[in-house]
Amino acid sequence: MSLLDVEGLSIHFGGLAAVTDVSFKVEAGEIVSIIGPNGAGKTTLFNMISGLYRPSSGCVRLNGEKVTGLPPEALARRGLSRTFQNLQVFQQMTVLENVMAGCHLGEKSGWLSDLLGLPASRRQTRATRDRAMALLDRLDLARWATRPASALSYGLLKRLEIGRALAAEPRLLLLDEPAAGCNAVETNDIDALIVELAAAGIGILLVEHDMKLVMRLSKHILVLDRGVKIAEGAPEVIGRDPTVIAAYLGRHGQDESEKGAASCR
Ligand SMILES: Nc1ncnc2c1ncn2[C@@H]1O[C@H](COP(=O)(O)OP(=O)(O)OP(=O)(O)O)[C@@H](O)[C@H]1O
Repeated sequence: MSLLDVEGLSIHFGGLAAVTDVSFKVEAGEIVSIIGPNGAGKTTLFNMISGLYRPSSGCVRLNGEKVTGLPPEALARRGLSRTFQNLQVFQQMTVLENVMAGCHLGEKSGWLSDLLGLPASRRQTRATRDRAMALLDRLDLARWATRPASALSYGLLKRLEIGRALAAEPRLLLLDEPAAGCNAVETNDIDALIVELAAAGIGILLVEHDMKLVMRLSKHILVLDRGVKIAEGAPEVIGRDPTVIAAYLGRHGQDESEKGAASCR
């Protein structure tokens, strides 16, 4: 039984087949990447797996349980968290509050019971705060805990978003372009963090345009083009696959990875 088992997932928007019959698996502690040109269907696939879009057909299993179409909160309680391509951090809340919001996603009770201020809830809030602080410490963000998220640099915001997703204590983490817009140092930090999380047993599903990062980190790569899986395999295999080179790592892809490499220097 795999941590994540995606079987024949498809979705169409009107006449557009955005994703067609995509299948793959992610095991605990494994880093699997999805690559493909702009508009290939990567984020749409993420949106179906994480419960934001209901697939037209196909099935998603988490730890053997069929979870297709369950809302994100229900998936969070079952161990699936994600980040977004465009940051979804609450800018006016403090860094600590952002991570605490993530903790609540993984819990059965939430903000409402906190608002009621019941003693059990107050105890839980303290425990949540402690857990969030420990996580900020681990992510090297503790010194920012009481500052509003809006005070953070872009790279730190990307890190905070990963922190918020981790607060729900996921077994599977979906990262949508975690290094986009980051400088070389920030990208290296994200790289090291992803390796550390996988080593701790978390399954990682990654969408990323930075080919160097993808090739370095991934155990397995899935290539999408116009919503269809055109190749999959180990990084060495994908890097040499003529179909992939034609569709993605050809002119357009090379331009992108060179741009990525240049921004890393
Ligand atoms: N809610 C939606 N309604 C209609 N079309 C959509 C919707 N979401 C995605 N699409 C379309 O599905 C296709 C795949 O888009 P998607 O954002 O998944 O691509 P992507 O591979 O993530 O691209 P990028 O690398 O640019 O982020 C695109 O043609 C997009 O316009």
